[in-house]
Amino acid sequence: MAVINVTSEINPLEKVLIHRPGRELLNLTPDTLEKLLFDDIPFLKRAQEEHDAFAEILRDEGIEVVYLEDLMAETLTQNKDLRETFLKQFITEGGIHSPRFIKIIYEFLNSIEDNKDLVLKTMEGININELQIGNANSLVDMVYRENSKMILDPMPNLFFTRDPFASIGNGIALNKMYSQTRSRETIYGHYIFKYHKEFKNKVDMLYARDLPFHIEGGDILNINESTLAVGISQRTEPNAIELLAKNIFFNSNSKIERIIAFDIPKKRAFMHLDTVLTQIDIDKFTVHPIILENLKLFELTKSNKKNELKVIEIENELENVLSSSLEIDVELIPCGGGDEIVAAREQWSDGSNTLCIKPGTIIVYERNDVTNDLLSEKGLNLLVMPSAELSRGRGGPRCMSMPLVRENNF
Ligand SMILES: NC(=[NH2+])NCCC[C@H](N)C(=O)O
Repeated sequence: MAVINVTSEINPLEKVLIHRPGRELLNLTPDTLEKLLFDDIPFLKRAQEEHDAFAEILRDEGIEVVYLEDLMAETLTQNKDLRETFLKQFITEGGIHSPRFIKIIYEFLNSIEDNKDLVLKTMEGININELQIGNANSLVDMVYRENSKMILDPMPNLFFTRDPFASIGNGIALNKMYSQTRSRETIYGHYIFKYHKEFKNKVDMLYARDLPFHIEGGDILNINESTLAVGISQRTEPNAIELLAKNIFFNSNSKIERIIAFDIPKKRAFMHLDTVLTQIDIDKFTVHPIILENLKLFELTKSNKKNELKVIEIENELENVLSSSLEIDVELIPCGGGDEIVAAREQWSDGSNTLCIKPGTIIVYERNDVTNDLLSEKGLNLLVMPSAELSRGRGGPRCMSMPLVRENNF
């Protein structure tokens, strides 16, 4: 089987990419929460325990779990010459432009011998007080001296591995992120998919991190071999969907023939399509009822003209569109059972962001008990994980996982 193989949201999951939240969470402060896209500071020890419980559930189901930090460390070990390029790219993209500081930070990071420790340190961020900046008489030195300040920001959103890259069929979209604060996350994907022995020359790259328009993996849902759904959201621009469509249709071996674009409200609570809609069984989806009110759907296919797209607005209800794509009568199960307050509360903590690991079996956050009871009543098999701390980052089990391989036939 291909190294990347994901043609649905529900086929049995075989291999998944995750990241264990690390010391990057310790560098969140009240003043930086908004910029770093968090709503509170999680208690790291508990967040790690919760995340370990998540990984355990996956392993108990026979799924191979790989960690972003391990893949990146292996990439550096396999390709010794990449260390310098990676570090320099990482430092300059982190906003450091003074040659003296580039050198100081480069030497600081490069002195970390073990590749995994090095990768974890890049994720954690660097406080100015960890560096030996000497006594040079420059303004920068005088201002920075003795202060505690992050000279390279942490990347606390890395445990949402769904967003920086997305599997589509046998390919990967390496995304251009919406926010500056998440843009360096895709550097790891660039090196892993290009240079790691397991992936090198084996993956169709369907989007690139240096394209001008932003798109994130939380908006990308594989409906089946031939249909892809993509959200137009706070995080994903229509221009990016057109570029992705052109790459898929005209520059790749992808079997996707049709992309359905979902125009959802542009706000933080619904930042990605997967915060309001996820497939959980061959004929069932969870949905946040509020999006059904003004949802606009568009279809992108190849036009008759060479290298051009045909775009039309779909004049039909979501339920019918999904039913005809999947060739089965689809049921939409409302988050919170339809009560407005419960729906808003449980959606905020990712009640509709479940990870389906085989048809009808889903991983859910424990705290969303109204939605969970409803899903159980509907016959779903729930694997429940603790969620007090992880949910403070506004992502659920789907956001915390990037499937690499799902079975084709089962
Ligand atoms: N696929 C998702 N829904 N991811 C959620 C990401 C949450 C993260 N704090 C952000 O704002 O970017």
